[in-house]
Amino acid sequence: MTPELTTNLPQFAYSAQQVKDNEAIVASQQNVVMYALMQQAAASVFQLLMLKYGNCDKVQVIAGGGNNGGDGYWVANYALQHELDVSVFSVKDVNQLAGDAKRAYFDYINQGGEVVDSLDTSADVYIDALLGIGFCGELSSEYLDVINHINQQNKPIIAVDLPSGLNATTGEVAKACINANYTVSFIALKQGLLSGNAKQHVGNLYFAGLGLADAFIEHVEPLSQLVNYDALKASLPVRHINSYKQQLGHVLLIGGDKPMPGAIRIAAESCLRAGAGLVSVATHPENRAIVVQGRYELMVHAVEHATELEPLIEKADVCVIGPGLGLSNWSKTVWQAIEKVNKPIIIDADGLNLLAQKPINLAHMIITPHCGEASRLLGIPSSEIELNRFDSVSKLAKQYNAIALLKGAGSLVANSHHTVINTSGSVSMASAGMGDCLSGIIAGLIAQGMPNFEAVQLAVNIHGRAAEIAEQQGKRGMLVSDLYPLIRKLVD
Ligand SMILES: NC(=O)C1=CN([C@@H]2O[C@H](COP(=O)(O)OP(=O)(O)OC[C@H]3O[C@@H](n4cnc5c(N)ncnc54)[C@H](O)[C@@H]3O)[C@@H](O)[C@H]2O)[C@@H](O)CC1
Ligand SMILES: [K+]
Repeated sequence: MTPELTTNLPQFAYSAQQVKDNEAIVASQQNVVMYALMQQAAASVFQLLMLKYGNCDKVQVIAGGGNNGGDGYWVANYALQHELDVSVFSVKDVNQLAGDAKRAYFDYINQGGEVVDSLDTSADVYIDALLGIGFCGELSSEYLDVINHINQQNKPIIAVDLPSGLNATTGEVAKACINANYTVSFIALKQGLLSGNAKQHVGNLYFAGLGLADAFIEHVEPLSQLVNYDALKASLPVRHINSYKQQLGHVLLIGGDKPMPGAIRIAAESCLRAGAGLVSVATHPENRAIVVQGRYELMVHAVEHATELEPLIEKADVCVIGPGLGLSNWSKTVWQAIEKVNKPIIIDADGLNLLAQKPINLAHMIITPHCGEASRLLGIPSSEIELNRFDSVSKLAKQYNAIALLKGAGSLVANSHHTVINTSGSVSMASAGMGDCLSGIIAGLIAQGMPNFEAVQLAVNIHGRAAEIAEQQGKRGMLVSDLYPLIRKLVD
């Protein structure tokens, strides 16, 4: 039987422990034997091998000592059956194998399979079956050397279940981690594959449910949920042909200290492009003319004191504070104005740095940090944020009583109950101004009537999708302003 293999990922994600604790239970409920599951897992990897590298001459499987290695022996077994030139480099002595892995080893040997004790540098493709969900703690030096050696070959690699060296729950990347071109993950999606540095190692992610995926989702409460643009776009407010601007929300964006007019302009323009009816900007007096230039739809106010902001906040439905705000005396004066805001407010960029210095508690706060800003908000080094982005985003949401968006590859959005993983957009967002763009889109969607949590999710997806379309059109390195027509096209 050919197992189903798809890039359409399930909607829910789990920890390694949840998979370990429940896969045998779910399998037995469905009358499936674990060894048969191992064979099916391997069959799905072999299927992908043939699909992507069907013309390869030589394959080597690198097998560890657990059941991930067992999967590897079965990939090699199928390769043998298809008369490929295949060997297994076993990192562990056969005496150290146990259970299904040992059985898979003997089934491979009995088929005439070859096991060697070094990496075959002449192989065309490697199958990484070193470590799966059983990997925990610090990577041992033995595995570290092997992983580095494999990566150095610069050959295609297919990872079995996950790239070895990656923690399937937290997304922490060990000192060495396989750089896979493809990963085939089994039964239930592990959340650690989906965000942050992990994205660099996983390559193209395939999923093989092995006939158990639906039962698993039914049986086990997920840790996080995946959302993509297609799933969210239906919740976009409909723009009626007879609507007028007052019905589509009024956004006030505050920021743009003397040297930084660009950021607030980018945020405001994105907000217009995302469909807000009216967009006001409150900025440093010296920047008023620059911000409005060429974008005459913006209503731009020069402000010097917090009191001047009060009537502007009063008139707005949604506020954004932070893009280009700076940390000067002007910035701090303006910042004071938001202390009593009782409407949705998106705090970004330097607003987050001021928030980290003196936390405030607002009723409808949305914070949008990247890793560095998150580290200041939580008072821990940024390297620690990346060790577990899932924990980090949920801590941010709880500690600040806010909706938190942790930006970066596979952005995460959390409120006090849920964590959502963004799966749209597979291109790097690391260009100046991209973050400012995002805060404007969030505000624009909320202004039109979307609930805050959904608006943040959709904004991240629109942003990712627009960047992806730009990339497809060969516009990498394009000015952020070139993204706006794409955003508008997506929103319409
Ligand atoms: N029969 C089953 O239970 C099935 C298991 N499956 C596969 O089995 C995998 C899980 O198998 P296991 O639970 O045996 O675990 P793994 O094979 O993922 O890992 C266990 C091995 O890793 C080593 N290890 C753990 N931490 C380490 C560290 N820090 N440094 C060096 N070595 C370390 C252990 O000594 C052990 O040899 C899944 O990822 C999947 O690939 C699939 O075949 C589906 C069916
Ligand atoms: K692996």
